[in-house]
Formats: sequence, C-alpha cells, structure tokens
Amino acid sequence: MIPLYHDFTDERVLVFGGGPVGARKARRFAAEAAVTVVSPTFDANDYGDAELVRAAPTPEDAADWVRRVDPALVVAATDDEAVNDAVGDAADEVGALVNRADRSRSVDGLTKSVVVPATVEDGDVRVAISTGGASPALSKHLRERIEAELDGAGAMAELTGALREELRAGPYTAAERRDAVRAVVRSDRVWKALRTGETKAREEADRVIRNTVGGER
Ligand SMILES: C[C@@]1(CC(=O)O)c2cc3[nH]c(cc4nc(cc5[nH]c(cc(n2)[C@H]1CCC(=O)O)[C@@](C)(CC(=O)O)[C@@H]5CCC(=O)O)C(CC(=O)O)=C4CCC(=O)O)c(CCC(=O)O)c3CC(=O)O
Ligand SMILES: NC(=O)C1=CN([C@@H]2O[C@H](COP(=O)(O)OP(=O)(O)OC[C@H]3O[C@@H](n4cnc5c(N)ncnc54)[C@H](O)[C@@H]3O)[C@@H](O)[C@H]2O)C=CC1
Repeated sequence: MIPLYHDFTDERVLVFGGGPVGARKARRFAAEAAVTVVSPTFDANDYGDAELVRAAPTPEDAADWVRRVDPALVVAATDDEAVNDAVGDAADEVGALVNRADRSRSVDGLTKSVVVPATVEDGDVRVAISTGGASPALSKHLRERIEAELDGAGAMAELTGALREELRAGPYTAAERRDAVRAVVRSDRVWKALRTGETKAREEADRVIRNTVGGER
C-alpha cells in the first residue's frame, strides 16, 4: 500500500450505506467532493452537506447507480455483502476508486481498491495513518496521539512557504536556502511563537535565517 494525497475538488463520490460508517466517510469526502449517499435508512445525523437519496438498491440496481453517476470514488458501507460486492465490481468497471468499509484491506481483484486512513490536519499539513487494515482502532489511537504534536504545523507551513519564496528572490545559493529553511522548521523558538503568539514568529524566523546565512549582502 502506497499513500497518496488525492484532490477531490469538483469530483463526485458515491456512498452506499447510511449507517455510522457511511456517514463518517460522507462527512470526510464532502469537505471537498460532491457526495451522494444512497441508503434505505439514515441512522446517523451528520452527513456533511452530502445529498441523501432514500433507496434500497438490489446489487444490480447499485451497479447501475455507479455506472450512471460515474464517480471518482465509490464507498461500499452497507451491511449487505452482495450489495458491497456489486458496488465494488461496478466501480472497477467504470474506473472509479473503491473503498470497501467491510474489508480489512485493499481487495484482491479490484484494481482501484483504496483504504481510508485516520487523518490529522492542521492547515495544509496532513498526516495519514494506516495499519494496512490490521487494526483501525490503532490508527484512531495513533491519530489522537499525533494531534497535539501537529499543533502549529499549519502556521509553520505557511510561514516557511512564504520564506522559501522570499529566499528564492534573494542572493542565496540553493544550499543556503535549504539550510535556512531547515533551521527555521527546527527552531523551538519559532514553534513556541507560532503556538503561543507571545512573540512574533516571523521575527524569530528572520533571526534564525540571519544566523544561518549571515544576514544581508
Ligand atoms: C480497511 C478499512 C477500510 C476503510 O474503511 O477504509 C477499515 C475496515 C474496518 N474497520 C472496522 C472497524 C473499526 N473501524 C474503526 C475506525 C476507523 N476505521 C478506519 C479505516 C479503515 N477501516 C480502513 C483501514 C485503516 C487502517 O489501515 O488502519 C478509519 C481509520 C478511517 C475512517 O473510517 O474514516 C477510522 C478511524 C478514524 C479516526 O478516528 O481517525 C474502529 C474504531 C472505532 O469505531 O472506535 C473500528 C472498531 C475497532 C476495530 O475493529 O479496530 C472493521 C470491522 C467491522 C466489524 O467488525 O464489523 C473493518 C472491516 C474489517 O476489518 O474486516
Ligand atoms: N471501515 C470502518 O471503519 C468500519 C466498517 N464497518 C463495516 O462497515 C459496515 C457498515 O458499518 P455501520 O455503518 O456501522 O453499519 P450499519 O449496519 O449501522 O449501517 C449499514 C447501512 O447500510 C444501509 N443499507 C442496507 N442495505 C442497503 C442497500 N441495499 N443499499 C444501500 N444501503 C443499504 C442500512 O440501511 C444502513 O444505513 C458494517 O457492516 C461493517 O462491516 C464497521 C465498523 C467500522
């Protein structure tokens, strides 16, 4: 399994099953994609801004839904294995990614099988955790532990993103720019400034850069 980050902006995602698991996946993908959830019942209460369609498709109907909607990703999260099988096969047929919520890993025979990792986000920084399907509870637990570690990372990405641009426009060699950015992301004082706001992070970062590349030329 090789982790990749996929931009779902303007993509369609089709979820089968409106239980807690279907709802969790719908919420996750609705942050970017246009999501439709097909289910005879909607037991959870938060599906993001997904469109909810009340229907109880047979396996054949479910496959027809997939062909008609032609989504980027199909999530099979029903408690009916025959429906999940049909959804997986149809997704593969139309070249869509497919996530089987009722399988412990990517599914043999489905070329586009993917798992959904536990994810921590802070701004543009994202950490994704998978156990290769062995222990989703462990993924969740590690995600909770990593959450605190990532505090301020989004702000650090924004700050060093801007600094990289500025350094590129300056008289520095690639090696100097690399050393400067590395020194900033490793600086405890910059992290503390970003997390507490007590001192100005930008000023701390400029000081670290001056110490690294020797100031103005
Ligand atoms: C393969 C995978 C496919 C997929 O869904 O993509 C899959 C499959 C299955 N999960 C099951 C159970 C649980 N899943 C969770 C939680 C999460 N499951 C997620 C992902 C994945 N789950 C993919 C692999 C990820 C990896 O590689 O680690 C997370 C990370 C992401 C998300 O779903 O959004 C999300 C945590 C999000 C967060 O909190 O950050 C909990 C914990 C809880 O509920 O507290 C339990 C109960 C405890 C336990 O069993 O561990 C079962 C058995 C069902 C049964 O027994 O009936 C199966 C099927 C099977 O194993 O056969
Ligand atoms: N990946 C994960 O994180 C987890 C996966 N699971 C697995 O995922 C499945 C779903 O989990 P839950 O949401 O807890 O189950 P659930 O039983 O609460 O929900 C299943 C949903 O599927 C709907 N459904 C039934 N037949 C359907 C059909 N023909 N078409 C569309 N929808 C249909 C039901 O109305 C219900 O809303 C479970 O059967 C289990 O195998 C369970 C826990 C966690």
